[in-house]
Amino acid sequence: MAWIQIRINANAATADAVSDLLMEAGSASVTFIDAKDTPIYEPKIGTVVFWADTTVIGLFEANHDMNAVVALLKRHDELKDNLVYKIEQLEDKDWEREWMDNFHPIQFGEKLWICPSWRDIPDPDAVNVLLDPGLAFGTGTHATTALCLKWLESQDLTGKTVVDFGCGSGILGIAAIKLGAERMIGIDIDPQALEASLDNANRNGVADKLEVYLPENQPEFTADIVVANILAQPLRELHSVILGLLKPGGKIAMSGILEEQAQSVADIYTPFIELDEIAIEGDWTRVSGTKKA
Ligand SMILES: C[S@@+](CC[C@H](N)C(=O)[O-])C[C@H]1O[C@@H](n2cnc3c(N)ncnc32)[C@H](O)[C@@H]1O
Repeated sequence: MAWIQIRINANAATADAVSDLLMEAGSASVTFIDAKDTPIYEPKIGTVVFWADTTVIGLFEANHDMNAVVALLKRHDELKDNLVYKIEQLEDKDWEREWMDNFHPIQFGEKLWICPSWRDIPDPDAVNVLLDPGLAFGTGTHATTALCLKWLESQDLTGKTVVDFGCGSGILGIAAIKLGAERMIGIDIDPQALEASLDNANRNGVADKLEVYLPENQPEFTADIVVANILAQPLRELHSVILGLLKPGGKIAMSGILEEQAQSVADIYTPFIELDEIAIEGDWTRVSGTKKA
């Protein structure tokens, strides 16, 4: 498949906003590089990109409307008058090589590591998830995934059934299994996400504990834990579907919610969920809690 990428000059003030806008525009992946070409971004969670000149690269399928991407970026106050960018056609393998160079192991909480499947594992005694996201979302570098991983790492998952709603690469559900869950059910509207989740489950030797479904094919069941890293709007619109997957007393964590949207999501779930404090990382939040009996 052919790809097109946009490289954008950014800085500490704009890099995260550019990344979020590229995701919103439908980018298959977003990468940060130091514009001076020195090694590359894989920030520790909770740290801020501080290079004075960072290049943010968004990758899109070759037929993507890049004028629409540029228009979306220019709606941002700090970019509208000084957006510097370059659009390039890429061969599949060029992008893969660049992206693989940029993805390094990242630690979440005390014991969980997400490790690119082509790199050495830093701590063999840790809970290691080997990951190749393929074309699906979910490497752990995005704050929304990080918020969910940290939440999972803090739960007792032993023997639990976990739903990963919007599973992408399968990163959350596979981490849950590695952290002790008995069964993971991944649901996604994107067939490539289901494929990536199965590949990653195989990579981690947990394929026998994982099932994946398109929403229209999912069987009836209820789970002990639901993680849903989609966006605020589907979280609000699908609240009865999502709550229907969770047992009374079960726990839920939702992300993909910008800070200004968190209250509107909490308001919809609060009749059914005893809510925890909302967690914040950068512009993003996690809304979590326990289902009322
Ligand atoms: C932000 S990614 C999250 C991927 C991964 N769970 C993570 O945390 O990194 C959101 C995923 O939700 C899927 N998605 C979006 N809307 C959905 C819906 N209504 N039902 C199921 N999946 C959905 C997308 O295809 C995408 O794979």
